[in-house]
This record gives sequence, structure tokens and C-alpha cells, in this order.
Amino acid sequence: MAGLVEKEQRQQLIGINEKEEKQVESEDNNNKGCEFESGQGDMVLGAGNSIHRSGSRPQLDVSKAEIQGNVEEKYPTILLPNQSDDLSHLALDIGGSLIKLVYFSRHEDQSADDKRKKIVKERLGLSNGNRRSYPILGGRLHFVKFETGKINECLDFIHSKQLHCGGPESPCADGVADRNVIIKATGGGAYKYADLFKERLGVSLDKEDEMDCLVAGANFLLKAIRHEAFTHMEGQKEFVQIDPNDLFPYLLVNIGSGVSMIKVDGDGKFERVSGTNVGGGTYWGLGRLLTKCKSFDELLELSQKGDNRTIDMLVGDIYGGLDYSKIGLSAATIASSFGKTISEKKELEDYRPEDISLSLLRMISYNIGQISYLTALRFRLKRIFFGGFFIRGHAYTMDTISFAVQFWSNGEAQAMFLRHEGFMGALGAFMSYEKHGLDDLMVHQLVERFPMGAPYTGGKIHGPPLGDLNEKISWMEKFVRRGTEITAPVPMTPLAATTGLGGFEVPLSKGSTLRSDASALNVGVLHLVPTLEVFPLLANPKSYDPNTIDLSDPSELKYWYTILSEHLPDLVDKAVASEGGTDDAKRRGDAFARAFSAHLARLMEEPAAYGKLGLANLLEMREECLREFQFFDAYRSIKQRENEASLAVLPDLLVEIDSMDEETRLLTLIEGVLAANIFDWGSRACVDLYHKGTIIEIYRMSRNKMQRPWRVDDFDAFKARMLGTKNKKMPPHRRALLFVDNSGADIVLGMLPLARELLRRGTEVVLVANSLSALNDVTAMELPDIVAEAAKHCDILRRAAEAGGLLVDAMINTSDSSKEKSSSVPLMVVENGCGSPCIDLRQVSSELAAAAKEADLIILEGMGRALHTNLNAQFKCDALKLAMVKNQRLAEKLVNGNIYDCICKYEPAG
Ligand SMILES: CC(C)(COP(=O)(O)O)[C@@H](O)C(=O)NCCC(=O)O
Ligand SMILES: [Mn+2]
Repeated sequence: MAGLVEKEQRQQLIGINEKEEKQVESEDNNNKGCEFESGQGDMVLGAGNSIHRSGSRPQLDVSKAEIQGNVEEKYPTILLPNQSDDLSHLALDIGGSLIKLVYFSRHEDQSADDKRKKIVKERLGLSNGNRRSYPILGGRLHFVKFETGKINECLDFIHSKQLHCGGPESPCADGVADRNVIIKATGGGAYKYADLFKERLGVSLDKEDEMDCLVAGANFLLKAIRHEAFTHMEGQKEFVQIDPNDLFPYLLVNIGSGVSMIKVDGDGKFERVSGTNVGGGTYWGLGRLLTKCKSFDELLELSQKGDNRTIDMLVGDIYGGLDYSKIGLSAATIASSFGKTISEKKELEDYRPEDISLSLLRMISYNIGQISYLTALRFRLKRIFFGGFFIRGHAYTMDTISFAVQFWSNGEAQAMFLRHEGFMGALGAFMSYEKHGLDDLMVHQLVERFPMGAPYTGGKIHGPPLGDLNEKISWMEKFVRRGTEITAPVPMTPLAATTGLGGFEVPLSKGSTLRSDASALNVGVLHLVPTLEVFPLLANPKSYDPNTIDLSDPSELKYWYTILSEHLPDLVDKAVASEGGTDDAKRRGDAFARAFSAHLARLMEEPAAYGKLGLANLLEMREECLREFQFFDAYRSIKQRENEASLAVLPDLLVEIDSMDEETRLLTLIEGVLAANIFDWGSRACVDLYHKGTIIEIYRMSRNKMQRPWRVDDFDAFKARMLGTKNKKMPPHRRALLFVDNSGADIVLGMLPLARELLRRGTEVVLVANSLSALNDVTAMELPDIVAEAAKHCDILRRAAEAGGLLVDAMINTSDSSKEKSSSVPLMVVENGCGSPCIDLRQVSSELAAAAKEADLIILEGMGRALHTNLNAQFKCDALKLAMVKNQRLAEKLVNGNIYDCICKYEPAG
């Protein structure tokens, strides 16, 4: 069994259902090839060790499969030791102008094979029984596009990434697939280019129906991606929260060359109920004839500089400049598209192509919006989602459609758009591989992250997202060599004003800032983390928003952009030093700085590029970006130094604390946590302080300054719950989750002494720490060693740590300590599933979710976890939020206070 658990770190875990499990077992026993069926499709075990499957389904090698965990479980997990990591897949949507690719790559497992995880699993009774019957592998979904006219670039890309063979880990001979590999594809090009794919890559394209794919893609996006749908009115993008349980029915309007209106009633349940032949093809066709434009994008770009009033007949033209207010029409409303051209003695050449393009665009968008609304009305559909190549993120198009829907519905209905709309078909094709299990993925299992590579390059790059580190660096260098600034693609400025009553003013001149199609389809990389769960103690998971600071306020965004930009040189120095200051590290440091700056610039231009942007996302992006350039722990040596210094004074602190009465002790402990939270390498002000004294001097100074009342001071209420009052005795909490923050004094002199007090009172303590490093935050990997060191000076900690299985080595040495172990409540460490200074409780590790089930007290510590995020979060159990505010602006904004003010916010279970 132990061997199995260890293997789990290296091998993928695959859940199968009962029936299959027996078959796998029997296959494994007699090791003979035979066919086995599953509810999900056929897989054929070949003679020998490999498995062949029919059609295009993923290949699983189930040879030497072992059941992991309890065989009595309904859906036990099995290990597939011979299954390689190459369950990568690719699907294509080959349209007339663009080829869209969706492909999957496995996560590199950054988590180490540590004993802590094994113990936590045992203690918390964590099994893999909740995994579904088919695997969703941890990995990333990438979205890439190419111009169809440059299909060879697309083939080169697939070839370079070996996507047609199953990913870089399983290259195929001479770059041509040696077996009959079949790739799912949709769109007309799946027919047109089938031979080319066969010739160049040796693969066959399995054609999937376009509409099936479209609907499957839309359903997946709407159910599984948090900020997928948005409204777009008068230039304002607003994300709409879709309840996946209340999605159907809806109207999907796909605007391609023509327009299809599809009533979607469920997964795979849809009907094309209407449509119009006046669509994208009409705009492009008529536009080409009338303006001589060479491409759709060029035509669209022209419209940016257009004034349709020279072409369209407006209500004001008919009514002598007045509104026709009796029927609700403003003077600026278009009475007749192109109507003005009949009354004038002008020829085509007398009109500006820009104006023609805008008139056409407005005519067609408006018409589609209107018919869509009427169709929705006919079928009593509340929601209308628009997608298709015609939209391609173009703000003016979306505004016009939205306007039409709003106008004709009297404000009752709203048009919605999808961020990944350009990839719906490709995603749907991808989902038609039956074993991915993507269809029942849930929002909390997907994390959208900023893509590295192409997106920074100004919108005209059709190249691949960058894969390995060398590619990333050489890509950066390419730009440096050329002296090209890495710029974020500039979004369109969609600020066309309306006149209110049914007509648009002329759009602002924005020809130079139009974001062309190539970048409009940029979306993040979707990280699939099947083990993530919603934190079970959230009182209102549906309305929970982790971010306290809303970055949709431009001045707020500008402030944090400046802060993070200013921190950058120092961070790069730390990161490079943490890797020994080698030339390679310097090169990576430089590349990281450029990539991060480019991301920041991109978000400044278009904050909602990857969904709703909060401060926590920015702080996480910085950490993700460091990891992309292989800086896994930039503050490694600082953390070590601070841990050692703090552990040296811990025994004295504990003696001091133990000499106090219960009440003074509790207050001193809370003060201690707040004071020690000053050791924060993410705060500019604090870092400046560290030059002025030693760790211990600063800690003393901080403690001496602790003066109540704190800026938010609920200590008395917390004390009453902990110690009771004269009239009311209170039982200890059963289990407390302590979300710890920084290394050094923060954990050693702040949170551990508090944990010790809780343990002393009979409360189990679970220290919740980061899975991956972020700034100087302590990680779950590091904590057992720190606890072990502290335990050398303290019996309470030692016994609890032993009871919690934390002192594994110590337990092995003292065999009879197991009896003693039972005399204490346990102290445990769990990872939180994040690698950021903040925490989004919608997506936490399964360990934490399991630990939370017994918990009745939560203590969130630090600015990232208790202020930037979760300050307003409500919990089902008692919650204490402790932090020192180490930023003047934040102090003013959140608590009307000053830098170094403290927050002690206690909220009893609701
Ligand atoms: C990154 C942090 C949230 C970390 O704070 P912590 O959670 O460690 O208390 C915080 O240091 C921060 O918000 N820093 C940026 C602001 C500044 O430099 O003032
Ligand atoms: Mn921190």
C-alpha cells in the first residue's frame, strides 16, 4: 500500500468504474488480450502491454494496473503504471479565415514527493473515491489560432509540438505519425485539408459536425469557465455570473458567413430554430465589392474611422433634425440603412469606404440583434449568447447587437457574448474525444492563467504559445535583439456614445487602435486541476468574491500597476540571487522582468482580458510568471535566515507567555501575531524598515507599538468566545484551521505560539500553508521542519505534532511515543492548493477541504489572505481575521486608517 501511495506522486491516477475495474483486474491477471467494453466506449486491449482503441479515443495503457485504496469503494482509483504522460490531445476547427486549435498538455508536477502529504491523507481519511469514473488529468488546455491562408504555419506548429503524436514525450518517427492517428476536426477545412494533414503529418482528420461542436463548446464554456459570458453596452464590458444549474434553455446565435440561431436545451440537445442569410459573409462580400478591401479585418478596421450619417437616412433627416419622440425614436436613429444614397446624385466613388463599411456593419449587426431577440421571444428564451467569426471581440459590433436587443426588448433582454467564442467549435471537437471527462468538469477545477508568449507581441503574431523555458527566453531575446519593445496588444477603445433614444453617435476615430482578429481571440490558458474543491466552510459560495479591491476602477489599477512595476527590479535581484546569481539565472531574470512587465501592460490596456481582474490575480500572476521562468523560491535564503533567527528566541518567548494569566496570555498572543506580520517582503514600506535593524529588533519594536484599540478591534468578542465570561463557560473549539502567512517571526513567534495555546485548550490545530512558494510565505513543505525545530523547545507542540504525524522521523526513533501521542490533540499541516500571497477559497486543495469538515474556527492571517482577499468573506463557523496593514493607501481605503494599523476582525458563526 505504501508503495502505491509513493507511486502516486509519479504516476497518474485513473479512476474507473466497478465494471471496468473487474475487467482490468482480470486482464492484469491473465495478461491476455481481449476486448472490454465500458459505458463510455470501446477500448480494445491488445496482446502484450499496449491497448488499442477504436476510432479516435485516447489511448490508455492499463497493463499492470493496480487498484489504489479500498476495493470496496464504488469508484476506486487505479494506477496505470505503464500509462505514459502523453494523453495530450489536439482538436481543430478549420474555418475559412482562421484555424483554431485546442490542445492539452500535462502539468509538470511541481509538488514534491513529501511524507507530509501521505500522512495528511491517512489522517484526514482522504481517498480518491471522489474521482470520476474517467480521468480528468491535471493539465493545461491551450488555445491557438492561425490564419487559414497560412495553414503551413499551423502544420509546422503541430509538428514542432508533436501534437499529432501525443505530445513532446512521445515523438513519432520522422515527424510522421506511425500509427493511424486520428484527430478531431470541425469546420469546412476539415474536408478541404484532410489530404494535406495526411500527407504532411500522417494523420487522418475525423470530421465532427460543426453545430454539435459549437453547442458542446458553448455548454462547456458557460458551465465551467467563471468569467466567460459578458454583456457589452456602450463600450462597457460586464461579466455575467451564469449558474450552471440554470443555464438551459438559451439561444445561441452563431454569426458566421450566415447566421444560425440555435435553441439549446441541454448537453447535446439543441435545434436550429432560425437564422438569417444576412451575416458575416454579407458584410464581407458587399464590403469587398463596395470598398475594394482585401480582408475582413481591413474592412472592419475601416469602419472604425467611418461616419454612417453620410450614407444612412436618419430619423432626423426625415423630421428636419428633430426626434420622432412620440414613437421613441431619436433624430440619430437609422430610419433606413443606405437610405441617403438614393436621394443624392452621387456615385460609389463619391462615398468614403470608411463610411460604407460602418453603415454596412451597423445594418448587419443591428438586423442580427433584432431577429435574435424576436426568435428568443418566440421560444420564450431568457438568454441570448452571440458568437461566431463575425464578432471576433469587436467592440462596436457587440455594442450594436446589444443595442438592438435592448431596444427591441424595451430593456428586458440583454445580449451576451463569450470570451472564448472564437474557440467554441474547436473546444467542442476536443470534447468529442470521449475519455477526457471534460464535460463534467466544474468551475472550481479550472484556473485560467495568463498565457506566455504570443499575446504580448502586438496582436499580429500567429505563432505558438511558448512551451519550454528556452523557447521563452529566446523569444524574449529575439525582441531584445531587434530592439523591439514588447508591447501589449492594444485593445479597441469602444467608447461610442449613444444618443439615448435608439441611435448611435459616430464611433470615435480609432483606426490605429483596432485590435485585429489575430489578437482578439487571445484567451488565457486553462489549467485543469481536478483535485481543487470549493472550501466547504464558505457561507455563501455562490456570491463569494475573494477580492476586496476592485481593479475595474482605473485609478486603483494604475496604483497597483505602479506598485508592482516599482517592486520589479528588487524582485529580480532576489530571484537571480536565489539561483546562485549565475549567467543563466540573470538571463532568466531579465526574461521574467520583460514578460511580467508585458503582462502588466496588457492588463492595464484591457483589464478584463482574462476575466474579471482583482488584486489577487495580479499578485498571483507575478508568482506564476516567476515559476514560468523557473524561479521556484525567490526568497529561499531570506526565509531560512528569518526562521533561524526567530527559532533562536522562541524558547524565551514561550517562557514569558507561560508566566501570564489566561487573559493576558491570549491578548499577548494575538498582539504577537499582529506584530510579527510586519515581516513581509512584498511590502515596500516594510522592506525599507528591514535596513534599519535586526529581525529581533524590528519584532520588538513592532510589539511595543501594539496599542489597543486596534483599527478594527473585536478582541473582546473573541476572548469571550475563547475564555467564556463570568456567567457563561465556553467549550474549546473542536478544530481550528490557521491560515498562516510568512516565514520567520510571523510563523515562529506569531502563529505557532497561538496554535500552541489552542492545543493547550484541547483544540486540534491544522496549519494551512501555501502549496507553492510566494514571496516569503511559508509553504506546507517547509512547515513540518519548522514545527519540529519549535517542538524541541516545547512539550505541547511536540506531543501535538507527534499526534498529528508531523514528527515522522522523531516517531521512528522513539518507538513507544505512540502511547503518549494519544494524550494530545493533533497538530497537522495541510496545503491550501495555491502559490500566491492571497487565497481564493473557491479553489482549494482536497486536503484543506477535508480538514475543513471538522473545523469550527478559522483564523486567516496576513494582508494577502485576510485583507486583499477574504476580508468580507462569510463563513459557516467562527472566523478571526488578523493582519497588519502595510500599505498606506490600503489602510486609508479599507479602514480609514494608517500604515501599520492592525485588524482583528472576529465573526462568530452565522
Ligand atoms: C503582497 C502582500 C499582500 C503580502 O502581505 P502578507 O500577506 O504577507 O501580509 C503585501 O505585501 C502587499 O500588498 N504588498 C504590496 C503593497 C506595497 O508594497 O505596499
Ligand atoms: Mn505573506
